[in-house]
Order: sequence, then C-alpha cells, then structure tokens
Amino acid sequence: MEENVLEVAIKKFLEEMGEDPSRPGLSETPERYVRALRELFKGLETPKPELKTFKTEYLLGENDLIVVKNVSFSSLCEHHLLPILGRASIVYHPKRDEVIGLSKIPRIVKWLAKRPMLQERFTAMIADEIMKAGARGVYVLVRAKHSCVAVRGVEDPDVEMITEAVRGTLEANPSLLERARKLVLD
Ligand SMILES: Nc1nc2c(ncn2[C@@H]2O[C@H](COP(=O)(O)OP(=O)(O)OP(=O)(O)O)[C@@H](O)[C@H]2O)c(=O)[nH]1
Ligand SMILES: [Zn+2]
Repeated sequence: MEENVLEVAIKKFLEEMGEDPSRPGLSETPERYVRALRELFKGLETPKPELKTFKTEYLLGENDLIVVKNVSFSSLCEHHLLPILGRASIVYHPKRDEVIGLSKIPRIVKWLAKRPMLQERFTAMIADEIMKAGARGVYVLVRAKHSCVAVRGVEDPDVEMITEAVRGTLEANPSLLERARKLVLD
C-alpha cells in the first residue's frame, strides 16, 4: 500500500529522533499513530451532534436546575498536541416547558473535545452550545489534567486545571449560580 504523507512525516520524525522506523516494533507505528491522532481530531470532520430538545408536557419550577455531572472526555492541548483527560459538569436552567435530551449533552461535550483545544475555550463552547439549544442559563465546570504538564515541562501529574463558564440567568442571578456551583463542586 502506498504510504501517505502523514505516515512518511512520522517515519521521518522517528528517524530524526534516533530511532529505526524499520525495526519490527516500529514498522506499523507511523500508520497506527496517524490513525490514533485522527481519532483525537475527529470533531473537525464529523457533524456536530444535535442538542435535541423535548417539550415537558408539564411545567417545571421557575428556578429548577438540571445537572449533568461527570461527563468524561479526552482532548488534545493545542500547544503541545498532547492528551488532556477530564470531566465536565453542566448545570442548566431550562425553559419551564422544554428540556434537552440527557444523552445529547455528553455527546456534544465529547464531540467538542475531539480537536486541539484550550481548556478555557472548550468550557466556553460547551456553555454556548447549551444556550443555543434554548436554555435560559448555564454553568459549566471542567476539571482536567494535561499531559503536557504531567509528563514533560514541569512534570507534575497532580496539577489539575479547573475552568468554568457562566451564561444567561446563572450569570445574572448570584443565588442561582451559588446553587449551581454547590450541585457540581465536590
Ligand atoms: N491556559 C491554558 N494553558 C494551556 C492549556 N494547555 C496548555 N497550556 C499551557 O500553554 C503554555 C505554552 O507555553 P510555552 O512557553 O509556549 O510552551 P512550553 O515552553 O512548552 O511551556 P512549558 O510547558 O512551561 O514547558 C504552557 O504554559 C502550557 O501549560 C490550556 O488548555 N489552557
Ligand atoms: Zn500542552
């Protein structure tokens, strides 16, 4: 099979690093590595999942909040292209008669993660998608560990980055925001 340009580049990289890309253990690595990286970039080439909503057929309370907690994701830090592993929790303030399909929230989180990212932008993008789906307000909390901090550079695997994004009624109403934070901050 003809080697593609990405595999040739990885082979060249291995050579430049002093490895022998033709030795048995590495012979399939460029092809495998490119395939693995493609998975981590998947959000750039797959369609955005729809945040489908449902009418409740029953009125929710004026200040009822909905929590979707501990959505695991893996992403890539855009500065080093090294993995980020974390969890996102979402608290949203729905309209009184319409909610977002539960599974659709993890779907959009995982899709947004699959590209090179800054954690702050990722957090903001989740919040913006929830607002676009018609929520009155949202609070997003993301906790993650960055391999670029854990395994190189400062080499500290215990450092965790925590980011939040607040929109709409949760931004405007401090007591609602306080309730939202209490629901997701352990
Ligand atoms: N704010 C933010 N910084 C990030 C994120 N991912 C990686 N970084 C940081 O981006 C910075 C890039 O800094 P540079 O000095 O250009 O790169 P570097 O020499 O590899 O930095 P060190 O990691 O300190 O060795 C580093 O401080 C990373 O920790 C992120 O999602 N958000
Ligand atoms: Zn990084």
